[in-house]
Amino acid sequence: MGDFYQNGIITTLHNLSKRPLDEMEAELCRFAKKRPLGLILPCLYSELETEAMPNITRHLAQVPYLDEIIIGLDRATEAEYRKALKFFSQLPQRYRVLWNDGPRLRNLDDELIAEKLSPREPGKGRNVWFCIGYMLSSNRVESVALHDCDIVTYDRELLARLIYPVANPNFNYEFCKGFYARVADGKINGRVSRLLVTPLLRALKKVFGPMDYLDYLDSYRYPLAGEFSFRKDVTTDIRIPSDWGLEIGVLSEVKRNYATNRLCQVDIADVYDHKHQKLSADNDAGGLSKMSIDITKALFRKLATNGIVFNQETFRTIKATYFRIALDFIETYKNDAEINGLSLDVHSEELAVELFARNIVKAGNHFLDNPMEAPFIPSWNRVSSAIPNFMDRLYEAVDLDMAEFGDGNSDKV
Ligand SMILES: O=C(O)[C@H](O)COP(=O)(O)O
Repeated sequence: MGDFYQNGIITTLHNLSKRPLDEMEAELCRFAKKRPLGLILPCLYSELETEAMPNITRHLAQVPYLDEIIIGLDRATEAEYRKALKFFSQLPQRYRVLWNDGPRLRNLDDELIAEKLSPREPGKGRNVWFCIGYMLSSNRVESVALHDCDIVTYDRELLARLIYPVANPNFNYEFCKGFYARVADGKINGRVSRLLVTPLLRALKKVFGPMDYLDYLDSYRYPLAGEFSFRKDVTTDIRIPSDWGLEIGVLSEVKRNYATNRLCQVDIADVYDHKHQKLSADNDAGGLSKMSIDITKALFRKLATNGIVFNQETFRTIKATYFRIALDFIETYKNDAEINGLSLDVHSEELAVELFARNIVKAGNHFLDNPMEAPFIPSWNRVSSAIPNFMDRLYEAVDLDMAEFGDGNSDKV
C-alpha cells in the first residue's frame, strides 16, 4: 500500500484500501447505465500468440460492465485475421476487430492518403487512431479505457481502477492516466521512463526555468504508461503523434484542451510487467533508442510551440544537464532497489543513460534540420470535415470484414 501524497498539479488517486473487486465492479455496472463504458485494445497479431493476450482475454471475458470492446489488429494476414476473430469469440461482450491491413481498411486509408490526412507511420498511434474513429462512429460508449496487449501480469482489477475515474458520474475528469511500479523478477524496469523522461524534464526545468508545461508532465508518476482512460469527447479534436511520442503527445493535447482539474492519474496495479525491448536495435531504428529519440523530439516540438528557441548550443547544454541529473538518479534507484532487496545493474543503467544523452543531441539536430516536421495524425473532426461520410464507411467496413471472415458470433450485446 502506498502513501496518499498529492504531488504536482493533477489529482492522484491512490490505492489505499485494497477494495474488493466485486464491490468496485458492481459500482461500475451502475455507472455504466448512465455512462456506457468501452475498451480499446491496440494489438499486434503476434501478441495473440504470446502468454499475455490469452490471459488478458480470459480476464476480459469476466468483466460485467463493458458495452463495447474495440480491438485494433495490426500486422495480420487474412488467415491471421480469421484466427483472431475466432480467438476473440470467447468475449461475451459486443466486440469489433479492426483488420487494419485488410483491403477494406486499406482502401479507406488510400482516400486519406489522397487528402493528405493519412497517419504516416505504421504503429500503435495509427492503430489507436482508427479504433477511436470506429468508437466515435459506433457511438455506443461514453467513457473508454485503453491499455497495452503485452501486459503479462494482467488482472481485470487493472481495468476497473483505470476506467473508474471517467466512469463515476460524480467525478468531473475528462482524462486519466494509469501508474504503477514496474518491478518484476526482482528488478526495477521502466528504463525510458526512469532514465530518460524524468531526468530530462528536470534538466529542461533547470535550463529554461520554471514552466507550467514541464511541471505538468513531471506530475505524472508514469508518463509513458500505455494505460489511460477518457471521456469520448476528448478524442474528437486531439492530434496524436504516430510514433513513440504517442503517450507524451496525448498528455500534451489534453493539457492544451482542458483545465488541470479535469485530468488525473490513478494507481492501477501493485505489479506490472510487459514485453521488454532491446536497448538499441537496427542502428537506432528500433528498441528503446528509437523510443527515446521520438519522445525527445516530441518534447522539443512542444516546447518550441511554447516559445522556446533552440540552437546547437542549447541542445549541448540540455545534454550535459540531463547527464548529470540522470547519473544522480541511478544512485537513487540503486538505493531504492537495495532497501527493497531488489537488484539494479548500475553498468547497464549507465549505458542506457549514455545512449539517451547522445540521442538528445540527435533528436535536437533532427529538430533543427526539420523544424516543420510533425508526425501528427489529423483530428477526427478534420477528417469528417474533409470527407463527410468517412466515419460511416469505416463503421460499415469493419462490420463487413467481420461478417465475411468471422463466424457471425460477434454481435452479442
Ligand atoms: O516505460 C518504459 O520506460 C519503456 O517502455 C521501457 O520499459 P522496460 O524497461 O520495462 O522494458
